[in-house]
Amino acid sequence: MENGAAQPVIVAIDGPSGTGKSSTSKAVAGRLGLSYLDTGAQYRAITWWMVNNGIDIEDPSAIAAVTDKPEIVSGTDPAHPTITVDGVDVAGPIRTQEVTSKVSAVSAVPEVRARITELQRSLAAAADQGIVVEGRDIGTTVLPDADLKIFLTASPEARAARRSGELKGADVNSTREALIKRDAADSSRKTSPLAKADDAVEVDTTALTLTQVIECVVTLVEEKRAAR
Ligand SMILES: Nc1ncnc2c1ncn2[C@@H]1O[C@H](COP(=O)(O)OP(=O)(O)O)[C@@H](O)[C@H]1O
Ligand SMILES: Nc1ccn([C@H]2C[C@H](O)[C@@H](COP(=O)(O)OP(=O)(O)O)O2)c(=O)n1
Repeated sequence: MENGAAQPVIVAIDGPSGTGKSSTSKAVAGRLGLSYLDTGAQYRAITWWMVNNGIDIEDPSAIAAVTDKPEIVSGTDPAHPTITVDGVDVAGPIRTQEVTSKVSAVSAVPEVRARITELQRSLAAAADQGIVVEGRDIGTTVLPDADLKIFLTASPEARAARRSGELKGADVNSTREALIKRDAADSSRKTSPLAKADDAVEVDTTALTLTQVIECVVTLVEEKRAAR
């Protein structure tokens, strides 16, 4: 339906680390001419700022007190996603082991979630054609009225193998343990934990290629658009 196709479409993709959220979301957004937002990068960016400014990560009230200080800007072109903090490109520094090990603690602080959630909603509202937003709580909390919600899963072994491939030969067992620990922290926090929304479509990517996952999600978006 032509009118339906012209309306912005909002797609929420959630799931634990290494399930393919970023690669899938970027490709789907690129294929369909939508914007793309990596919400994990935003939580990593605020964590990077906290670490850089000597904030005690173990102290939620210290984190809450400075939550509004950094200016975090996300570029939403899927061909060239960007993330800056106070004008500094932090795309590289937010992927360090140090930030990865601290991001769950920072992102569990309610004031941090409130601030980042507001940023995410305003970026989604500004996307003329629509947007693919990936994270942990997009379908449940950030965009509960999304047109399509996907929850990606994969076995811890598959996820660890994918991540260690990226980290240039990092030990698979320690990568697997670190992933499981982060999943547990993200799933057990009080404020908007990692969870599948009741109306999300669950896709187990363990035995699928990335191309198959992308095809599956593109088909689901097209079906939603056609049904409007
Ligand atoms: N279905 C898949 N099969 C094999 N490798 C995959 C698949 N999906 C993603 N990958 C690879 O796994 C790694 C992690 O994917 P990524 O999209 O960053 O996951 P997430 O955003 O969920 O953490 C990347 O190197 C990506 O190319
Ligand atoms: N919507 C989101 C997205 C990420 N987070 C937190 C929890 C995650 O462990 C970190 C990092 O997310 P990110 O998607 O970059 O992690 P991976 O690339 O999957 O390893 O941020 C969150 O709390 N809520």
